[in-house]
Amino acid sequence: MTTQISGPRGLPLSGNLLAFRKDPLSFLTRAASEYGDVAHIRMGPSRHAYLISNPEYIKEILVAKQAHFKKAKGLQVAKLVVGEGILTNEGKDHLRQRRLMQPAFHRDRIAGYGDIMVEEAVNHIEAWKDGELLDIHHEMMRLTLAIITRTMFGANVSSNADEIGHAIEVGLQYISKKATSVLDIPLEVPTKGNRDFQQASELLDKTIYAIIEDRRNEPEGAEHTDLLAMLLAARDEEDGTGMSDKQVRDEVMTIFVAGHETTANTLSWTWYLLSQHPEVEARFHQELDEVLEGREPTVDDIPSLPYVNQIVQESMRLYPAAWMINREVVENVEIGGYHFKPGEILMMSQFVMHRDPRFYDEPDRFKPERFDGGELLKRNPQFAYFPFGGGPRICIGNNFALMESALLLATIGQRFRISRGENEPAAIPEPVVTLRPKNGMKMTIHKR
Ligand code: HEM
Repeated sequence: MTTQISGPRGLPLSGNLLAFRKDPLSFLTRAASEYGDVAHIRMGPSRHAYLISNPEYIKEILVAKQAHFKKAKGLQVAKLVVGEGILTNEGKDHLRQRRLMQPAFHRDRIAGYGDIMVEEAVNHIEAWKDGELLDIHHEMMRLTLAIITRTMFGANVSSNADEIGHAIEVGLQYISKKATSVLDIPLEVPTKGNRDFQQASELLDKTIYAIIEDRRNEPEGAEHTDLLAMLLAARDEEDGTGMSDKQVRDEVMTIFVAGHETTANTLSWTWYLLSQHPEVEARFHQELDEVLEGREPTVDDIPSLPYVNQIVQESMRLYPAAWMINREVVENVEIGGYHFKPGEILMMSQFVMHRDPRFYDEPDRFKPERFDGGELLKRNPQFAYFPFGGGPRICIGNNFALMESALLLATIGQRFRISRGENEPAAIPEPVVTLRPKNGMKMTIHKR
């Protein structure tokens, strides 16, 4: 039924696969602008995908008709690290785990982590020297990893935080290599990459299970306010049961994987955009100076920093860390008058949608003011802007990420200006699992 949908011409066997792999962002942007709301993309001899670029259709897929879909295969490789955590599991299992975890991410609960975020940022930038050239992306990755480690385990792990950090990095790199590699070498083959990965996994499991066991053996009344404590205390409203050790382990890993690189990317792109737009940067500094008057920010300051919040929104519009969401059809479904069959993939790209001229004037320009007062978001259809996805699988850490981004920008921006050398080439977005800056982000820091 779907054969009438047209799309970019491809090669006889591989279809559009090579063109997509070579430069996914340009390929998708062109496909949407040339073929409209639904473009047919062939990913090999018999794999049919459709790029959906209409916010109403996206809403149907992610919300109203979500039960007709499952997450597409690309994510399966993440299971090697996160097991059956909420990012990867489906159906009833997903619903139950999501219900158990939701309260831990409630805005009021996570507000308590604000102080940790600011403290970690202050510690981190203490080592920065005026005039130093740094890979800001690497710095943001280290900082967000330190924050998620402390909010997850509290004081438990400060001694082996670096070890855990390294093991997680190895795991994440392995996933992104495997996700983009043409050759799928099974984990059993003892290549160096496989061995490193297995070693890192064993270390992580050993550490995490030991922490879980310590916690379970603690006497009643021991006070912990970290995420792990919330996962261990979570009880299903319906049957009163909690999570097994394996489930807690999988959710801990899920939160590490989903919750650190995404925020680091958002911050890296934000520093880059600020460095390219001195008028925005000046207004950013002015707001920080007027509102904070030199003291450290707290969660309560965030509503008084509207421009910082607009900067984060605009940065996630132009460089959405989650640049594409895919769903595989599991049951025949109709979307916007088009019919899709089981096995077909529907692709929804935040990168494409967020730069659609139907919804954004001067779509490629960095203009945080466009989010001023929330008018734009009210005027546009809901899914013209969806950095955190939507429906039952919307990012569980969205408030965490927004709070962390605002607090880190405020803490760092108050003390440093971050510039990019005039001779540095423009930063290139590299869409791997997340949208990261290709070759990092070399920038110079200046004391303010
Ligand atoms: C700017 C930062 C972030 C962005 C752009 C982002 C984006 C997203 C998106 C688009 C999804 C939905 C994927 C889909 O439907 O296929 C998602 C899911 C998820 N995110 Fe985030 N995320 C961010 C930060 C975080 C943080 C800080 C955490 C945890 C502390 C987190 C945890 C999760 C989890 C667990 C899921 C799976 C939810 C489910 O399927 O029920 N994310 N994220």
